Amino acid sequence: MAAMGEALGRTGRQRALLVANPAAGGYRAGRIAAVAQALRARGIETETRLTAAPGDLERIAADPATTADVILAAGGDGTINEAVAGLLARPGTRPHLALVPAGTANVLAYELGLSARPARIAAAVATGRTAPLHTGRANGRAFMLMVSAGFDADVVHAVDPAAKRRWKQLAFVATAFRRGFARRNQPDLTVVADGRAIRCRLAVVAKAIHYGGPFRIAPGAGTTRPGLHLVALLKDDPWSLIRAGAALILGRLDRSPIALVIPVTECRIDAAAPVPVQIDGEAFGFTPVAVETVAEILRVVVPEAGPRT
Ligand SMILES: Nc1ncnc2c1ncn2[C@@H]1O[C@H](COP(=O)(O)OP(=O)(O)OP(=O)(O)O)[C@@H](O)[C@H]1O
Repeated sequence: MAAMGEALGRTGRQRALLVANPAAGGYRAGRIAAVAQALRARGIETETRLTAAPGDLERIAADPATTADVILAAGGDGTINEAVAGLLARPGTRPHLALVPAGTANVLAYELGLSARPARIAAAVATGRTAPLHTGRANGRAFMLMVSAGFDADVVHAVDPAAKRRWKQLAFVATAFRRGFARRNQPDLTVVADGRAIRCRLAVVAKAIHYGGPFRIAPGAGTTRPGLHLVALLKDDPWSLIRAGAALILGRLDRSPIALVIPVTECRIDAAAPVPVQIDGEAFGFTPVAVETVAEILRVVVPEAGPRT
């Protein structure tokens, strides 16, 4: 952990740039205003911006002209992913990242033990306590939670955006049932993980411990630790998916006979025909996908209690 002033070598007032995605599931203008007000009440110079389209936050975070000490990304994991990708692409000193959870799932915020309350967010930024944020890259694209190919990515590709906004995680559950019981002609996946070949039906390369919410998919992983974990599901017929879902909810997927969970440093996922891929909960084209760890480490604002493990 490091203090913000110390990391950036500043002595004056902290400057924060709060960027909100108005299209994120939990966006409320009043809450963004409350966060800005709470930051200012702590003596932090605060500028607020709204994104106008996908890619805006990534450009803002990557721009060396963005001179704030901390960028607060307000949205869900897709929004945070943009901030992460932008910060990693940025040359020179990087602002710290802080999160204002305002999405559908907010898995990174959950994993870091972050509050959604404006006063708590401002207190954490003011205290300047940070943790290292380790990330991965898939076909050149940064991710901080996971990349996956197979059934779950198929669901992410198929979910209706309007239903997602209205029904939140229930939209994924309904789409999962629809897709799970439909006849999907997905070919097997071939994963080559650190030179070891594995044949499976669904492959998640996890950076985070948690997946889709508070569910522990890879207990040995962690966004504040280096390394990746491969979670390979060997079967994806409806009954196996129900068993895997139950094991995930109970936090026992790593002990399930239909799953293999191993630490990896790099892997490649391929199939005889293109299979849907997702990154951090957003559709990301199709296989093949090459996944690696990222050497650069970002710093993310965390509360006194520290990240969940
Ligand atoms: N102004 C905007 N209009 C439309 N889409 C945007 C805008 N700004 C960002 N986006 C895109 O919105 C998508 C969804 O955002 P995000 O994932 O943060 O919200 P969510 O889907 O509600 O949350 P979660 O990822 O937690 O499920 C992201 O891919 C992001 O690039």
